[in-house]
Amino acid sequence: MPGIDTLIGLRKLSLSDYGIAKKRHNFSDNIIYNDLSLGRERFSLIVVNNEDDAVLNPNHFLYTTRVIDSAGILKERDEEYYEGCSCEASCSASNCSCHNVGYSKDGLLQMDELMEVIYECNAACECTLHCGNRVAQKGATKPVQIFRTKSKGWGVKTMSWLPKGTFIGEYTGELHREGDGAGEYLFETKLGESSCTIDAKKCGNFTRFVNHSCEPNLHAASVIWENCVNPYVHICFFTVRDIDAGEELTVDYGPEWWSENIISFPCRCRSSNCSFNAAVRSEILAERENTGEI
Ligand SMILES: C[S@@+](CC[C@H](N)C(=O)[O-])C[C@H]1O[C@@H](n2cnc3c(N)ncnc32)[C@H](O)[C@@H]1O
Repeated sequence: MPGIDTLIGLRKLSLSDYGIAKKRHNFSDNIIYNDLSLGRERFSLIVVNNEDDAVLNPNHFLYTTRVIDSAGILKERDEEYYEGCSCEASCSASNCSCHNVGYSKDGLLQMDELMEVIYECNAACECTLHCGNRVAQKGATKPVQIFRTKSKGWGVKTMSWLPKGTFIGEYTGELHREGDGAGEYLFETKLGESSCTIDAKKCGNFTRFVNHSCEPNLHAASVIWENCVNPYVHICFFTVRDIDAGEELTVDYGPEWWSENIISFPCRCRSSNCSFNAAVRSEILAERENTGEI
C-alpha cells in the first residue's frame, strides 16, 4: 500500500537516497524531504531537520508558485489597460520610454536607489522575454532549503552565495479583501489604490517559511508586471546585502504584525537592536494590562 506522500507525489527520501546524497555532497544534514515543491520550483526544495523536535507535515498547505484568487477579487477589476513599451529587444534605463527600470544589467534590484514600486515590462510590451526589466515575473531561480531552526519553527536558508539585490521569490498564497483573514501568515499588498492581503496559511511557497528579523537580509518589494490600470502588486523578496551560502533568509514582518503577535511570543531574531525581544515584550504587555487592553 503506498503511503499518502507517495499518493500525492511527494518524494520523501528513502534511506538509500539519503546515503547516496550524503556521500556525494559530504553533508551530515538529516534531509526529510527532497522536494517539498513537488517539482513546482526550478530547484529541489529540500527540507532538513537537524533538531529532531518536530516533523513538517507537507499536507497542511498546498504548494503554489502563484497567488490564488479564490474570492475572484482580480476578476472583478475593470478591464482597462495601458500600452506597453515598444523597445525592440531589451529595455534599459536609457532606452525604455514607459517603465522605470529598477534593475542593474545583471538583473539585481538597485537597492541604493530603491523605488517604491518596481514596474517590470509586461505582456503588452514589445521587448523579448530576455529583457532585463523582467526579473521577478520569471519566478525563483536561486536554490533555497527549508530547515528546522532552534527557536522559530521552520526557516529558509540560501544554498548559494547571493549578491545584494538578488530576487529570491514572490510571497504567494490566497488573496483576501482588506480586513478578511487573520494570523501569522498574512502579508499586506495593494490592488491599484486599495489594500488586500495574501494569506499563506493554507497555500503558499517556500517564502511562507521566511522568519522575521529586526535586522533582516531580505526586503519585501512591491512589483507590478500587469499592464492593467488597477494592477495587483506582487510582494517580492530581494536580498538587501551580499549573503553567504547557508545563511538564514529573514524579512521584517513590520510593527503591525508584531503588535498582533507579541502577546503570544517575543522576537527571537537575536539581533543586537531587536525591537520585540523578551524585555520589550514584558514592557508592552505591562502597558496593555494597565490600559485594560488585555
Ligand atoms: C510566517 S511564519 C514563518 C515560518 C514558521 N517559522 C513555520 O515554522 O512555519 C511566522 C511564524 O514563525 C515564527 N517566527 C518567525 N520569526 C520569528 C522571530 N523572529 N521570533 C520568534 N518566532 C518567529 C513564529 O511562530 C511566527 O508566528
